[in-house]
Amino acid sequence: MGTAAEVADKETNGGLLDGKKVTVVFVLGGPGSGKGTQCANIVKRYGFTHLSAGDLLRAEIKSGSENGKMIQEMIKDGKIVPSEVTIKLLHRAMLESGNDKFLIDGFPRNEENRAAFEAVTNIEPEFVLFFDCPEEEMERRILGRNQGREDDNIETIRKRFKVFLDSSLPVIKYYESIGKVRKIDAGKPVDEVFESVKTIFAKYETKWYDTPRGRTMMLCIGGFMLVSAAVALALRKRNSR
Ligand SMILES: Nc1ncnc2c1ncn2[C@@H]1O[C@H](COP(=O)(O)OP(=O)(O)O)[C@@H](O)[C@H]1O
Ligand SMILES: Nc1ccn([C@H]2C[C@H](O)[C@@H](COP(=O)(O)OP(=O)(O)O)O2)c(=O)n1
Repeated sequence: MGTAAEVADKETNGGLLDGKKVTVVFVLGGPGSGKGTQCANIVKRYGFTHLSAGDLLRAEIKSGSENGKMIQEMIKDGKIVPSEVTIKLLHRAMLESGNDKFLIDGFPRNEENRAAFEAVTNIEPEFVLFFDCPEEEMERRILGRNQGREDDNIETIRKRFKVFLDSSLPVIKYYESIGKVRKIDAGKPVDEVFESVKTIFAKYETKWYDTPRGRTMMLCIGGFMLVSAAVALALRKRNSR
């Protein structure tokens, strides 16, 4: 695994994702709107790789990297970490996954995130999945989340709601203006929210032969057919003698 700095070098030297064509869906919504919960469902059913900007930043804090302290302070205060830090982490995770379909969750969270990602990666999202949820419901969910997060306290939650309204909603509005937003009523129970998600992701349904097990089965069937053909040919030759 390379450090963020090594990835930065690769960016300058080798170009992003080496020109590989990727599908990116941005997953946005207020804190506690259920982004992570639904991303887990999408991963299982549609074979995307889930990259949570928040999770990557928290892992960076844990790794004890030189940026860790700064990231920790910003998250504790409900602020948005500078784009270059988050983009390097996202880019590294994309390279390491080996997949070509990504759910980028909690990013871009402000105009700086959006513009920098586009400028650095040249990647346009297929669409933006927006979880629209009432604030009281999000607050209830976060307070019941119990993940021991330093920012899941009422004071920081209120700051995060303000940052969402002031900085993240304008990004969603921008994508709305270019017809890329798919809005979901996220105030409903998990299963109902996923029903709405499914209607949007229908075209990404993984075919059985596209799964690792499916590919192995196809190889076995192909091998079996080849062997059968060879045996039939050998028998025919012997009988014609
Ligand atoms: N539709 C839902 N109804 C009720 N609780 C939910 C729903 N979706 C998620 N939750 C719960 O709410 C909390 C926040 O959800 P999470 O997926 O972590 O949100 P986000 O990633 O948007 O911050 C979690 O404890 C999760 O189990
Ligand atoms: N693009 C991002 C995403 C998250 N962060 C920071 C700031 C956010 O308040 C925290 C937590 O984000 P995360 O997406 O994990 O969680 P919530 O949606 O707020 O519940 O991480 C960031 O600085 N930049």
